Amino acid sequence: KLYEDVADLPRLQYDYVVVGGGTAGNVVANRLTENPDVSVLVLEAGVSNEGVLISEVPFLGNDFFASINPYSWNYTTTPQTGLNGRAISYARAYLLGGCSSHNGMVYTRGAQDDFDRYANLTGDEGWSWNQIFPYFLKNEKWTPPADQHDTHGQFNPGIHGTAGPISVSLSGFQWPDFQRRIIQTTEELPDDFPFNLDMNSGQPLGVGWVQSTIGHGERSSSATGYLAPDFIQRPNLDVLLHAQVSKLVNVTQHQGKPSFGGVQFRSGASLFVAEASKEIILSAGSIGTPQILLNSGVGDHNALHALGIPTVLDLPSVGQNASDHSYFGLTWAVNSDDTIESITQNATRFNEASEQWNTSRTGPFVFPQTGTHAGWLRLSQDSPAFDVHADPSPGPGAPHFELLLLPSGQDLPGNFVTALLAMVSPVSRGSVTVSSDDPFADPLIDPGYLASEFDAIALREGVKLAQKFFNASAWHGYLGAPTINLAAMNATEQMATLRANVASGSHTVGTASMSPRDATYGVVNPDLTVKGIAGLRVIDASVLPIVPGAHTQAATYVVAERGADLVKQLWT
Ligand SMILES: Cc1cc2nc3c(=O)[nH]c(=O)nc-3n(C[C@H](O)[C@H](O)[C@H](O)COP(=O)(O)OP(=O)(O)OC[C@H]3O[C@@H](n4cnc5c(N)ncnc54)[C@H](O)[C@@H]3O)c2cc1C
Repeated sequence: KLYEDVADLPRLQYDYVVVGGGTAGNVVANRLTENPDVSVLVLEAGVSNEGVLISEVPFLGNDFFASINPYSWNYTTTPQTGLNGRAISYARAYLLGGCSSHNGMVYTRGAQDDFDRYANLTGDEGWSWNQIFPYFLKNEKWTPPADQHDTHGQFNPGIHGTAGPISVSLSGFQWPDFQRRIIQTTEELPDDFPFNLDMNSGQPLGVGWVQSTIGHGERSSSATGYLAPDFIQRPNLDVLLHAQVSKLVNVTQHQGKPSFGGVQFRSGASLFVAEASKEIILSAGSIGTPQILLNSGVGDHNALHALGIPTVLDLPSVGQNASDHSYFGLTWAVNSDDTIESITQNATRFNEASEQWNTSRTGPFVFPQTGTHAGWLRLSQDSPAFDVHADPSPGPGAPHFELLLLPSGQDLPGNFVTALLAMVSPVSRGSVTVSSDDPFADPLIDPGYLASEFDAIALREGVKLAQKFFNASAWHGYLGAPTINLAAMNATEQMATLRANVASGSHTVGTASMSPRDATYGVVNPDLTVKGIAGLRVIDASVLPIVPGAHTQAATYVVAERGADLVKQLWT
């Protein structure tokens, strides 16, 4: 059952307490409560996702990032050395479903090479592509698009799940002129931009149709999927909202290891403690999870000591090793009104679209304003980026770049198209740390954007690829002037422009990274138990050692699905 007020909660003792009702946390809660003899409490700091229109309507998803809003933690990064000292906005969801309730809905699994590298880095074949693949299917319910268009040749039905909780579909609204030119470009420049029927096969390289976590015209999130009415009504599952966890408390020794007996959380103005008889599971995400560990005295002893936080376990890797994607948008004016602006800048069409969505869940409002197609591309082998660093990608089948193709200029007056270029195999690493012993103070978030020279040079190389794409004759007569004329700049000016404009990819992972069981670094073992602590696991995006070359929700879902199985294996 879903609770808004701690006073209504029937008890404070459960078998499992899951911290964070986000993308991963709700998967874990759902899977563990499949056994009616097991009780689970989920503590979520944020608000309900119910009735939040900008979460439900794919087209309105961008409103989450427009300004400070009640559904976000509204973080800002530390000043980024790679971005000329800029501190930039850093979105994290503050509502049930976590980032799956407010993200861009792009559904990408990553490359086979990404997961095979996770298996190598952890020493656990269970994280390899072949062994993880069934979890992608378990998570997914392939769904026809809202406009019921013929999807033949736009995806490979053989690699998708049909019975999972999360709906995935191709776009239910079309931008025919723009889309036709993209496909034409893949035919015109097949060496650089080959058409890829399905980027979710484990072999993502090329350009293909974007798949999104949308079903029947609405966002599909871990809240709508894994906490759907059938599940949230289970008598053994309680979810408490407005419950911000401060730290883990009541330390005892268990078989020579420290163990936390309780989870302290704030509800209203008061503090409470929930107890877990079997395990506490941290699913607070790549920012929340290391913050809670550090608040609880699990982290680098010297740093904790300096802040007056008593050390429970000296685990220096907590909060370190953050990796993320950095994004840069290249935008061109276009000689067409078949772009998103035809709706966002026309009140009549906007209201019609809203009405259409309200009555039939069809029309422009089912389109997530992220992209119609994505390209997953590699640096050329003689790229100057390799002069400063060896190739950081996990293998030849994995990308260095993403090129997300969008028929919009994002808020500029007029009609535009944008190539959102992301550097998806970064060398840079950052951190999430705490600055005081106040567990409710905002953490220090340093994703390290473009901190490595390799990432900056590679991103500049990626700009050339984006320009090459739009130089194809398919775009002649359509494309106008770029809003930033990078082609007219020298290399130094281009680099300065990138550093002045790069935005967060919001795909941070690695802050509670997995490592082999006997490693002296890392935060969790390959079974996601916290090293050196009894009865504590982390199950969320923070355990991935390196950011995959993909948007990260699908990877988070499979971490959670396998994580839940690992918990079940121990306790049954
Ligand atoms: C703006 C944005 C856009 C994105 N777009 C895409 C996309 O298009 N496609 C894609 O695949 N991925 C996307 N991602 C990334 C993806 O959504 C995340 O990687 C993934 O959802 C992370 O899941 P998680 O379970 O680790 O964390 P989250 O989903 O963030 O869940 C953590 C939960 O814990 C709660 N929490 C945190 N601290 C506490 C505390 N102290 N006490 C109680 N509760 C707490 C949070 O409120 C949250 O609900 C995007 C992310 C963002 C931020």
